[in-house]
Amino acid sequence: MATNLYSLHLFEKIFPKNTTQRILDVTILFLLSSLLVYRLLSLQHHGFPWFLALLYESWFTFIWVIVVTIRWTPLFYKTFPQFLRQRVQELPPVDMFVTTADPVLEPPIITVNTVLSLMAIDYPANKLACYVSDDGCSPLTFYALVEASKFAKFWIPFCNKYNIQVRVPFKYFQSDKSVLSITEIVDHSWEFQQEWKKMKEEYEELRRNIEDAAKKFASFDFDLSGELAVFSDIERQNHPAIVKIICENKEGLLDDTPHLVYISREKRIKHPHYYKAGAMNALIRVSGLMTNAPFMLNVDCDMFVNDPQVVNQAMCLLLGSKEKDCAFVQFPQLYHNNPTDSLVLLHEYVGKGIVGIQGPLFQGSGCFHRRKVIYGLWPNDIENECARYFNSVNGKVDDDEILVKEFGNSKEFIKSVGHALKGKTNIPMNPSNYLDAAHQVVGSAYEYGSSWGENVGCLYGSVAEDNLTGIAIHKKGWRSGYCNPYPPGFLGCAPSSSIAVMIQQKKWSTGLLEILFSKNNPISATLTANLQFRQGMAYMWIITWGLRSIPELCYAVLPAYCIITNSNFLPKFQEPGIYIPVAIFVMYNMYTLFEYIQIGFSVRSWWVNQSMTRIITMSAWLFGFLNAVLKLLGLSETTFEITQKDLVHDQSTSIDDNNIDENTGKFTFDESPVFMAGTTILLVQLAALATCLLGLQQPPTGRQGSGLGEVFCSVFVVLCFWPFVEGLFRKGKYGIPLSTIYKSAALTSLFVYLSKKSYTV
Ligand SMILES: O=c1ccn([C@@H]2O[C@H](COP(=O)(O)OP(=O)(O)O[C@H]3O[C@H](CO)[C@@H](O)[C@H](O)[C@H]3O)[C@@H](O)[C@H]2O)c(=O)[nH]1
Ligand SMILES: [Mn+2]
Repeated sequence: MATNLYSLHLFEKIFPKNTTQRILDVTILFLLSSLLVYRLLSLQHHGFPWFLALLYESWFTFIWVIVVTIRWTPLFYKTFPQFLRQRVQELPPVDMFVTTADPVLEPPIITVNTVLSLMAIDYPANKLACYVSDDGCSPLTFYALVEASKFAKFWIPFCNKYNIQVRVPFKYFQSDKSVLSITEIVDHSWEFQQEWKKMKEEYEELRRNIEDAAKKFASFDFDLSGELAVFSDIERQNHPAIVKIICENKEGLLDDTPHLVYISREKRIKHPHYYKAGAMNALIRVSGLMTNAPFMLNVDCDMFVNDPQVVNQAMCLLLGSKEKDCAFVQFPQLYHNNPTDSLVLLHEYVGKGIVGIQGPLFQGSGCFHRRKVIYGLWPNDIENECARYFNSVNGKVDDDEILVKEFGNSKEFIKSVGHALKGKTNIPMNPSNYLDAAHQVVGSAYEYGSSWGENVGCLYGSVAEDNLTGIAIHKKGWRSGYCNPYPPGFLGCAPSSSIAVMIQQKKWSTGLLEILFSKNNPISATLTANLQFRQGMAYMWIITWGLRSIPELCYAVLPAYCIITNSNFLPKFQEPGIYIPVAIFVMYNMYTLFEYIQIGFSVRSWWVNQSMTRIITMSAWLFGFLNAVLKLLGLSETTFEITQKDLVHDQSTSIDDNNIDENTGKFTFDESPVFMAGTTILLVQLAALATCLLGLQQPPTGRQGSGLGEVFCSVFVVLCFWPFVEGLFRKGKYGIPLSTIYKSAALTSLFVYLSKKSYTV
């Protein structure tokens, strides 16, 4: 019988055939190498630009080698959640975390929707607990959650009764027609329609209440009495801990609402709080005390559950494979407001390949972790039953001191750690019994002298704490699993304005570079620990984003430099050498275009993403790089800038014209220096092209002058920066601010002056 059950596989690994892709990848690599050889051989007949081009192209070739390596063996998983209940007698508990940090940038109605979608997951309610960390320490967020918990009492039974597929209310009620159409009308008759209407009214009321409260809050008219009294006189960055249990499933009923706990960890100005990583660690400890589930799911406040089967899906991998092979299960970051976001394509481009090496990277949201792994265990700790912590004779914790040193000084928490390490699950527990201990473990000084942020929990030292934590896990030799079901398990909110995109990309590139300069960098993790070589390459590919801005920027201004100085970096059209760069250009673009079309995207989205990638690399990543350098020199601290989350697709905002055109990708600008980079690159090209058109170029100094190749490249850069061309002529938020244009014009003049000077010397 047992073997029979075991033969029901919970997942299947599928290695797609990728021969064509390999051939194309290698062909491009061959062309790139040929170009380098050609340049080297003809170096002495050419000038300085030729040498510069050789340098940059060597870098691009290096990056391409990495790309080819990590794309070599793609993999995806197919899961069979329908077998789960037969294979596993008792489903394991899961603690679910939501982080929020600012009620203005992250409106509470968004967090509320995410929390409701989690609480309504199709999984035994007594096995789920939802913990919300509020770094904003906002009474508004707390109030919204309390209101949401009242709504949840109706919402969850409604979802269960009618087996609702989309359990995030805002999306479910977005359009009357789509919901009341086809199957549900037929299936659920009059009774369903009545209940549906009632639920919709309830949700509307919830939304109105939260909106009214937000208005009162903004005008300092919010009543802080009763439960909310703890929030009076609170300073956001300097306040005691607040932990409140909003819902408690005291009897451990299968169909009650799961526990819902609100946490605002203590903040003191003199103590660093480590942004999201710090919040995650507070959540890990409080949940350890209260429910101590062996698995933890974490999502950002804007990332809701889109398929109520997500936990079952993840369990297929977590329970169906050896522990060592699945430290965590990552779901892709997909967006409900921008399905063709470049991040989505990142998975197609290199993500599938990484899944086939040591497993996907931890992406911060939509990820199921094993508690033991997050507590810093190595795969061989599992094999020897955590011998380093436990006495081999009686199996008890050998000496509390070891644990206290690592996990901090809380008796109750240490006890829970002991249980977690041994794989014991003691539920049901009543969270309310642990309120005092919970306040203690979220104290701002709790982590002092312990290993939190170093070896335990989410790691500190980078604003891309997700990648940092992920690499520390892979470095120990763990593998990770990827779950990419249809419909998508989670959907988040892509930043809808280009300003928000720039801030986010800048933050990422800084955070990723911080990893390169940390002790967890992929090079040492490969050489001295168990990070696989190709996985190390994958991490290198991603964490060097910031560095890539420099060669790319230089390469983009090279054609302009050549035109201005009447020199060349490309072979002339009559030379056979020209075929190599032309072939690379044509092949690369056709290839990426083909990849887009293959996954169902349009030619337009291909071009928009190509051009956005160029813009982001040369502006946001450049500033991310500069930030990281300043931090390295000790001149500034990096901060986690929170991405603005928009309500555009919530019915609470009317979708007016402005919102629509923002979402179709119209570029917005502000005075940030990030936009100065793009504007300058554009103006430099325009200056060069004007020089050429007006015949103002210098006569070529002995060697060949610039030609069609340089002009073509310069025009191509202008096309990539087309949103900036439009920005030059637009007004308001769609136009580049005049001050930015002036500064960029000054920089451009300087560039032209220095270029001319350099070439005459
Ligand atoms: O001091 C802070 C700052 C942020 N957050 C939360 O962290 C999450 C992510 O912040 P967001 O501004 O949305 O970051 P993004 O750049 O959009 O997020 C991606 O990149 C981050 C790393 O840079 C990861 O932490 C995220 O999980 C990942 O989705 C949000 O829920 C925030 O509320 C906190 O809890 N405390
Ligand atoms: Mn986000």
